[in-house]
Amino acid sequence: MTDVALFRWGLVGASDIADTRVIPAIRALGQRISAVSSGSGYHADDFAARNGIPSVHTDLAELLARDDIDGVYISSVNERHLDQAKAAATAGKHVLCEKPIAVTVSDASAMTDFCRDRGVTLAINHHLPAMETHRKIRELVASGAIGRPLSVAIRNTGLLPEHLAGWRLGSGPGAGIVLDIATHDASVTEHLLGLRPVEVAAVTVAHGERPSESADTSVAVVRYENDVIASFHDSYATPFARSLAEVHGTAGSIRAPEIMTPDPIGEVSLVDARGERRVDVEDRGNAYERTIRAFVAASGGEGAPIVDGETATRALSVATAIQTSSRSGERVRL
Ligand SMILES: NC(=O)C1=CN([C@@H]2O[C@H](COP(=O)(O)OP(=O)(O)OC[C@H]3O[C@@H](n4cnc5c(N)ncnc54)[C@H](OP(=O)(O)O)[C@@H]3O)[C@@H](O)[C@H]2O)C=CC1
Ligand SMILES: O=C1CO[C@H](CO)[C@@H](O)[C@@H]1O
Repeated sequence: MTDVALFRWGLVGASDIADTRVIPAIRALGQRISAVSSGSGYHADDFAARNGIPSVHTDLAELLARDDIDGVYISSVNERHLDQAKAAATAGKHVLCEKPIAVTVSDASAMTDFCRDRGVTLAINHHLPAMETHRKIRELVASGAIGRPLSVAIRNTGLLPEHLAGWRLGSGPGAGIVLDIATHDASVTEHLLGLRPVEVAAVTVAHGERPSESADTSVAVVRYENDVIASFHDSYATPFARSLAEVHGTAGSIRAPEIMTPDPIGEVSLVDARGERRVDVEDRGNAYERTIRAFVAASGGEGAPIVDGETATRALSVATAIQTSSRSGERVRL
């Protein structure tokens, strides 16, 4: 049995998500953070002091050469994920990488293959499938509670907080709502249905109050195996549009407001011939802790990551197909 608490981390990237979600989750599991590496020394010193991290490196190679690190958590901007993951795997460190896994499908496959060939565990921090609300819906669907699944509707909308706007609204290869949010929708839908995506048609726009060089809103239709149709409506620009996930089948529907969030909130209801009733969600837990626990156990040879490289690559392939479809006006086969 792996002792999860003995795992020692190196953080790659002094990011907001590390600060707000992942460091607290690592600490809640009793694990040690040995060092952080960042391109910006001043920012990283401040980040390390705030988070009680003993060492700072501005050279990733120095962090990876340390022998008090078992694995890295990569939370840099999206276009750096591939090179940093390859460097970590070359140094024999297990890799928990932020979503999207990479910015192109070929990069994502390259990362997955590279980590496998080097014998290190790769997990991607698509945290939503680790939520108890999502596990409960998957269980309902698999048990036949809604009959044959026919459609999914995801609304992953709200207002992008000002402090996160930076690179997301820029024109870089990792910018825009589609890589940022539609990848979550795809990771969720594959998990809920246990089916793979087949085809995509989409329209994306930048129409919010804040100037954006890349799309801030996207509406996509994704056909899954068995002709299950999903709609993904994502927006950074709608302050009062709360998130929602629905799964509709021949014998019932599941409705789950506000479950597309970092916090373990939201409700799950089942509607069928007997009427509508709330589904109990007992042990809500923390999705980041669950993701980390499964990753660390997998790196010790027990079980598997909740979202592995292959699954995250399929989620990215949906997102890049959304971009292609919106540009071309054509449906895109996966
Ligand atoms: N799974 C989830 O729930 C979420 C995942 N994410 C993902 O995590 C990754 C990081 O996102 P996010 O935390 O918003 O990114 P941030 O913008 O906070 O950080 C990204 C990088 O920007 C640099 N940076 C940030 N702040 C400063 C500063 N004040 N001065 C200088 N450099 C700075 C750092 O570079 P350096 O690498 O050099 O330190 C950092 O790694 C992305 O891949 C994103 O998609 C984000 C939010 C939620
Ligand atoms: O993954 C994510 C979850 O939510 C954020 C918005 O609040 C995103 O922008 C982020 O990258």
